[in-house]
Amino acid sequence: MEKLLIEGGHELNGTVRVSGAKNSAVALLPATILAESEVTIEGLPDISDIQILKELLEDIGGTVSQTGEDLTIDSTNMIDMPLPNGKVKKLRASYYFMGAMLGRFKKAVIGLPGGCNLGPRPIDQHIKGFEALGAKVTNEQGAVYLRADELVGAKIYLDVVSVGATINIMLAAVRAKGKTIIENAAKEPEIIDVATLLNSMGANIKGVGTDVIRIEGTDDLKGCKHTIIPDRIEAGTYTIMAAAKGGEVIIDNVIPTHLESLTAKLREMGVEIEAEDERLIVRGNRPFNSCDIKTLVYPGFPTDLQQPLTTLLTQAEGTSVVTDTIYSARFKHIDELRRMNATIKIEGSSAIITGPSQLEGAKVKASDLRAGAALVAAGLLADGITEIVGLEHIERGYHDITKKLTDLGAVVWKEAMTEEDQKFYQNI
Ligand SMILES: CC(=O)N[C@H]1[C@@H](OP(=O)(O)OP(=O)(O)OC[C@H]2O[C@@H](n3ccc(=O)[nH]c3=O)[C@H](O)[C@@H]2O)O[C@H](CO)[C@@H](O)[C@@H]1O
Ligand SMILES: C=C(OP(=O)(O)O)C(=O)O
Repeated sequence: MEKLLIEGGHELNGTVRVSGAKNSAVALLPATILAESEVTIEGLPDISDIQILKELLEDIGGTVSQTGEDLTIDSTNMIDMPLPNGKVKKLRASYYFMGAMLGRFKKAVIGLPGGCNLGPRPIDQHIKGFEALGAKVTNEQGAVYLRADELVGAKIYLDVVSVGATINIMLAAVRAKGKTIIENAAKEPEIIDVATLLNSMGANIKGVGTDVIRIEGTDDLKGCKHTIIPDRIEAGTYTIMAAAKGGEVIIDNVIPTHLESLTAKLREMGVEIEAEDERLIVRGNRPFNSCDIKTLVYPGFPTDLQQPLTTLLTQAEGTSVVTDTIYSARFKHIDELRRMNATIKIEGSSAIITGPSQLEGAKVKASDLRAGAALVAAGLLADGITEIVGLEHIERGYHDITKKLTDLGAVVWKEAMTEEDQKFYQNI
C-alpha cells in the first residue's frame, strides 16, 4: 500500500493536459457490447475504473486490445455470463453492464455496484426504466437479475434526474422494438458523448442534451471509432488547484462551456481565467472573495467539484456556504480539512467555511475520489508535508496525478506505507 506525500507552498506554473472523461469512458466501454463487432474508443484515461471495465469485458468473452490511450473492443463472441460479484463492486459504473447486456442478450445478472460512498445511491430509476421496456427485474443476494422475452420501446418519466439511469435506459432502448421516450432525462455532456457513440454504431437517438430523449430501436448496430470528450471534472480540479497555487497554469484539452458553472464562481472569487477554444488560462489572485455554492444537475454546479472547491474556499475572506443538493452527505473530506486547520462546520446538507486559514500539513485519509482531490489541493496550500492515504480512491479517477502536478512544479511523491502508518490510519 502506498501513500501520497505533498510538500506544500510551491507555486504551480505551466501546462496540464486533461485526459478523457472518466464518466463517459465508464459508459462507452459497456456500450461496445451492443455493437457485436469491433469498436475503437480513442483517448481513454489510464485510471483503475477503466482497467476493471476492460477485465469485465474480457470476462464475458470480449477481446480487448490497447494502443496507447485507445482501446479496441471486439464484442462479437461475448456471452451473457453472470457478473454477480467481485470486480463489479469496485466501481459505480458496472451498472452499465445491466443496460448493455439486457439490450444485447435480453438477459443479465450483475452485482450491485460500488463506487464512491456518498450516502445512499439507489438504482430504482434504472430498474423502473428496464421494467418499462419489458424486463423482469429481481434482486437476489446482492445481484440484480434482468430478463426479457423481448424489449419494447416505452415512455419513461424519471422521478429523479439521474445520469446513470438516463444512460442505462438508453443502452437498453437502442436495441428495443419501436420508440422509447425518456422524460426528465439528465443533460450532462457525458450523456451526449455516449449517444454520439451509439449513433455512430447505427442507433437513432435524438434530443440528448435536453430533458426529453427519443430513441428508435434497432438490432442493426455495427462497429465504429469514437473519440472521447475531455474530463470536465479533472479539468475543474486542476483549475481549482491552479487558482489556489498559481502562478499561471494552462489547462489544455477542455471544452470551456462544460466548466462554465465553475469558472463563473471562480471569477466571483477573484480568480483570473481566460477561456480559449480548447484551453483555460488560470491565474490565482489573492485575496479571494468568499462565495456560496449549491450543487445542481448539469448545467448547474457539479457535485463532483464541490469537495475540491471547498478546499479553495478555506482561503477566501469571510464565510462561504457550500450546499450539496445531489448528495446531502458528501462531506467526508471536512473532518480531514479540519485536521489541516480549516474552519468548517456542517449544518444539514451544507458546509459553512470561514477563511482565510493557513492550512497545516497533516496525515489524512481520502475516503472517496473527490475527497482525495480536495486533500491534494489542501496539501498544495499547506505549510509543511501532507500525507494522504486512500490512493485507490484517487486512482479511480485521476490519470497520473503525481506526474501532472510534478510537471506543474508541485513537490509530490509516493511512498510505501510503513507498519506505523498502518496503525495510525486504522485509528482515524
Ligand atoms: C459513473 C458516473 O457517471 N458517476 C457520476 C454520476 O453518478 P450516478 O449516475 O450514480 O448519479 P445520478 O445522477 O444517478 O444521481 C443523482 C441523484 O439521483 C439519485 N438517484 C439516482 C438514481 C436512481 O435510480 N435513484 C436515485 O434516487 C441519487 O441518489 C442522487 O441523489 O452522476 C453523479 C451526479 O452528477 C456524479 O456525482 C457521479 O460522478
Ligand atoms: C462520484 C464519482 O464517481 P462514481 O459515481 O464512479 O463513484 C465521481 O466521479 O466523483
